[in-house]
Amino acid sequence: GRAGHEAAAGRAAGGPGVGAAAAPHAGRCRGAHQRGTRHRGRRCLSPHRLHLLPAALLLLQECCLQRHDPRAAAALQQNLDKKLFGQHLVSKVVVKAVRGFLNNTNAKKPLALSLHGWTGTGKNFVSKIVAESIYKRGLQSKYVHQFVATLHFPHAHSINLYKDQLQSWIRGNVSVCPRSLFIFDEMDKMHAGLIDSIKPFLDYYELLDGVSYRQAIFIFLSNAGAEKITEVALDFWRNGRTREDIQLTDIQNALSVSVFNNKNSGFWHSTLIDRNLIDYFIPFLPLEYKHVKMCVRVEIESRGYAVDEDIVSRIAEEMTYFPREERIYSDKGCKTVDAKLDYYYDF
Ligand SMILES: Nc1ncnc2c1ncn2[C@@H]1O[C@H](COP(=O)(O)OP(=O)(O)OP(=O)(O)O)[C@@H](O)[C@H]1O
Repeated sequence: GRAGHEAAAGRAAGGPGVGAAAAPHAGRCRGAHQRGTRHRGRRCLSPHRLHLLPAALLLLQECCLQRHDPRAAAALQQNLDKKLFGQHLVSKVVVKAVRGFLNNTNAKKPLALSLHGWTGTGKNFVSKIVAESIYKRGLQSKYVHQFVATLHFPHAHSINLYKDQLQSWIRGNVSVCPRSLFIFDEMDKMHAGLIDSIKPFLDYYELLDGVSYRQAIFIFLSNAGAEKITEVALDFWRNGRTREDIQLTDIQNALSVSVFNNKNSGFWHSTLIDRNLIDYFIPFLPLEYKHVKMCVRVEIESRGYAVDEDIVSRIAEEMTYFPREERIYSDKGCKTVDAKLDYYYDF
């Protein structure tokens, strides 16, 4: 799920840098008639400067979300129902968590979601859909910040620098827009010290140095616990039970213990879990042959071609599946489907 990395790299140019944090994005209103104060629940800053901007430019300005628009939660549900395949647990929990949080005017802590699962099962995809439900521009929004451990924090010897930069980036952006969204990809490759440095922001403080983080949303993505999730799914399959019978409780306890005990995942060192700072563990099930076919169809349609079921089956069959005997789950989920399609169509 490396989609959007370039955007992330561009936005956090030079890392979530000191300079950038010193001048975080200012939210401004759309349209001069809004007088630069509030509009549709969005906070708009620097009203005295509005007259300096041409009207056309003002129309393009994005505002920080202030009050929740109930249509956003409905859109989130619809998008997940329509676009996300084979993840009944994810849709249910994500919608509940995000809707509940956005509606809560008295949240005691920021929302922290931890998305776990096999590669290519939709973790980045879901983060993108959540971002789009809050901000129209989704991952491109100036209030949405995406970090990829190996891209933004690659050197262990620079951890202290990264810590300072990350903290001032979060502080700077939340002071400008309390409803900021931070997405951390590859959490299992993130240095424990860096995870610890985010900890204060996730806690129950009313204010930290005059800033409240209680409206912010943090989404953490990792492959940690994927084996455990697969074990549960496989157990159901071997017992002839349907995938949709899997309940959150079947996975959740095993998952939090396995993530916590896994020495290779950054979480192990950290006190995020220990201190109950993660609100929801969200398991992504491994995708089956039929889900891969659904992804292929979407990809063909998105390129403007009519769906040819022959090609759909051929591409799905080209993917590799595990366990070796039963060959049920796609090794790469729906990843690489688009690259395989290039072979069949002359673009
Ligand atoms: N469950 C799914 N339903 C629909 N499409 C999916 C699903 N899972 C993956 N895809 C498609 O495959 C692409 C790659 O998936 P994504 O990047 O979300 O995987 P990931 O779980 O983040 O993987 P990784 O752990 O490797 O980062 C998505 O952009 C989407 O097009």
